Amino acid sequence: MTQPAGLFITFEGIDGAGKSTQARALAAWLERQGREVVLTREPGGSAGAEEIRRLLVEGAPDRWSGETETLLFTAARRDHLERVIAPALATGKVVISDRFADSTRVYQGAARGELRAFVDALHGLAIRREPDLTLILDMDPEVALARGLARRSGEDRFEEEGLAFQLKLRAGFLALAGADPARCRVIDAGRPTEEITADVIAALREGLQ
Ligand SMILES: Nc1ncnc2c1ncn2[C@@H]1O[C@H](COP(=O)(O)OP(=O)(O)OP(=O)(O)O)[C@@H](O)[C@H]1O
Ligand SMILES: Cc1cn([C@H]2C[C@H](O)[C@@H](COP(=O)(O)O)O2)c(=O)[nH]c1=O
Repeated sequence: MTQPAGLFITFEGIDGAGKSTQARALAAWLERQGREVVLTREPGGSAGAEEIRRLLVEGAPDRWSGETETLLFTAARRDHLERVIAPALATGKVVISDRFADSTRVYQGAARGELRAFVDALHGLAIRREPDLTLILDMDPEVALARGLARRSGEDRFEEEGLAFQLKLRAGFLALAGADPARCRVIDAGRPTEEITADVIAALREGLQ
């Protein structure tokens, strides 16, 4: 049997938009279609990147400068790409990642300071890979924050930053989608889970045609 082509799909959006929920739902649907799926996340997704994740998400919001934070996210991504994403794609699997480089573009590049040129330069040196399809889950940050507050562990230094920060992030993700419409689809995430999943599957079908 011929091996299917690998497919790299990412979910992006503000904190609490439902990325993990939709990534799991899409993985289950793809498996029912007979595809082998690797469901992964950033920061993290490989053993080394999970170690770097702990450095990133724990501690005070000002623990790292924007530049250091960008270097750490990029180092984690390089390990994730080398050890998990690229090998899976090379063997015909579908890789679904809960966040990837767009999160760095938006969180470090726009919302935490004007570091976009630094972020892009590092991406060009160390990553040089874009997803085949990016699903941007878009919703009102107040609703997303309320979802997050209901389940928060208190360990995530990014979620400490409140509504104004989430509004900047939302605008950043929408701007990215506008700049790369061939890769990115914006999906209204302020609806029941099943409706969002139906749109995610439709976006994938449309993106593959
Ligand atoms: N469509 C939905 N309607 C209501 N609640 C939802 C919906 N989707 C997800 N949730 C709930 O909202 C919370 C956040 O969802 P989830 O973890 O999938 O979001 P996330 O975008 O991955 O979050 P984070 O960025 O913080 O990791 C969870 O408690 C989840 O059960
Ligand atoms: C990949 C990536 C992530 N972040 C931020 C976004 C989140 O607030 C935290 C942890 O991610 P999770 O979705 O809650 O698991 O990290 C970031 O600032 N830059 C990035 O590149």
